Amino acid sequence: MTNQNITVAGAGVMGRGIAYVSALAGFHTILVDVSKDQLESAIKYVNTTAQKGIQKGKITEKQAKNVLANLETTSKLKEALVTTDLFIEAVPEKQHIKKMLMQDADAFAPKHTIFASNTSTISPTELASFTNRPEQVAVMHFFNPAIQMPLVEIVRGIQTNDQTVKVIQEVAKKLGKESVQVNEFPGFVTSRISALVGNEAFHMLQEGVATAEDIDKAIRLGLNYPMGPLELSDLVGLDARLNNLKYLHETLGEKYRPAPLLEQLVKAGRLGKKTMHGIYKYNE
Ligand SMILES: NC(=O)c1ccc[n+]([C@@H]2O[C@H](COP(=O)([O-])OP(=O)(O)OC[C@H]3O[C@@H](n4cnc5c(N)ncnc54)[C@H](O)[C@@H]3O)[C@@H](O)[C@H]2O)c1
Repeated sequence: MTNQNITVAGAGVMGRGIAYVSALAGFHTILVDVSKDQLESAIKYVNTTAQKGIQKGKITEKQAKNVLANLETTSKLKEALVTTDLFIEAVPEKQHIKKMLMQDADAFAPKHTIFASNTSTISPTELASFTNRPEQVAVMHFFNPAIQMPLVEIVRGIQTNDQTVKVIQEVAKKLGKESVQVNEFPGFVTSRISALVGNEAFHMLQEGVATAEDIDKAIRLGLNYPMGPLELSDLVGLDARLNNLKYLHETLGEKYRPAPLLEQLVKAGRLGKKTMHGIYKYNE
């Protein structure tokens, strides 16, 4: 990458974390979202995260200042893309939203800009087909919380060129992440496993096999997972989890049909930590 400008679209659970690590790594970072409330909430998140980082000795005061200096927010996609070298989209896992965004961004971004999608399931070939630069499009899949999780899963589409993968690998490294390359297949490696385990936990809860607390505790302590599948779903967002399962159900079949309880909780607006109530209730 000749320059050092990154634009992140979507200031939600993932986009704000990706923007934070990008600004921390010294990239001039623009975070763009259609919702001004989400941008405000993302800035609060960045400030709090930087302050906590100082308190815990993870970053210096100077680094915290640099994060804020390197980060801009806007609700105007066109402005956000004028000088960008790498565009990372983290908008909801809905094909029609991603399609419209990719088409608009393709019209606004400079010719050299690489497009990376943080999709958890959708085919990079399909996303690339919404642009006139298919060789410069790939999946760059971060994990939640993006400031903490050490992996980026890179998935190339059928036309993705080597240079695009190289740039994404280099950026991931600068962000302090390890990367793996995965062949194109719905759900890649991580989302497929995570969706199945999470869905099974919703089935168990619905069947009354155990309480949510005991399902999570059993998986944490019995199987040595760092988090139980239900608490992880609250962190991921139940809507995001449902969208992933719906896409996998459509593309890979019956095994991935979302548990009715998951659908019900999403209908009730219990989306997890982001709405302070999912499987569990949260105070802050
Ligand atoms: N939540 C997770 O744990 C997780 C983990 C890895 C990957 N992902 C993937 O990351 C992507 C985003 O997921 P999320 O959980 O952060 O979603 P989210 O719902 O928390 O945030 C999405 C944001 O996108 C914004 N948005 C919607 N349309 C937009 C547009 N056209 N332009 C700009 N902003 C727009 C929304 O206002 C919202 O702030 C999805 O593809 C998801 O599959 C999520």
